[in-house]
Amino acid sequence: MTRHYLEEYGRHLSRIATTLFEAMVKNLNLGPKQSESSLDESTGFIRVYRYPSGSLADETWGMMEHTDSSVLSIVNQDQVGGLEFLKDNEWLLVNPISGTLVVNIGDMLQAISDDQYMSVKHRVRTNKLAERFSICYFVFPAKGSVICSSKYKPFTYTDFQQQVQHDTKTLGYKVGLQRFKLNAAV
Ligand SMILES: O=C(O)CCC(=O)C(=O)O
Ligand SMILES: [Fe+2]
Repeated sequence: MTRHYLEEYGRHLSRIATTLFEAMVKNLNLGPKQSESSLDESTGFIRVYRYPSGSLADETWGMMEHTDSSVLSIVNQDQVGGLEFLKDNEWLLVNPISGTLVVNIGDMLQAISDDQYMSVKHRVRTNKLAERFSICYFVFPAKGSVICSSKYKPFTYTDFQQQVQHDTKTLGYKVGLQRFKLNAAV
């Protein structure tokens, strides 16, 4: 039963993500090489989260601050709330609005767009009284497709992911796009 719903959910979210992506790319006037990189619906995955409530909520984050590595991420959160994003060094709450999806720009879209769209830092605060559920959809570039831009060295999503895994293992955190910046100091 659940599988059936998740499959259908995935189909709808793929359609929404592709429509949004195409509209955003069209708006950017990218060169032919850049517009070759695209999202691949077959990479889309869905995560269902349950963030427990309780006293621990005082001390722990449901999810620590991060940017998503995806092209786009689409969050369907319940009414409990707790998703926050960083804007001008200030953490702002994404107010839950029933029937509304939250769209996050991921690192891949930031690179594809030459930093015109920035991947947003976000985190999840747990709630002391209520558990929170969210269903998150993430979509990535086609396997092997090279992301070319004027700000970053050409790289594939696999290169990116390997670098993230390496940094997480050796440094304990994700460095992210900075690693691929042209003339980067890192
Ligand atoms: O649960 C949420 O609202 C966000 C989860 C998230 O940021 C992620 O999985 O990358
Ligand atoms: Fe995220």
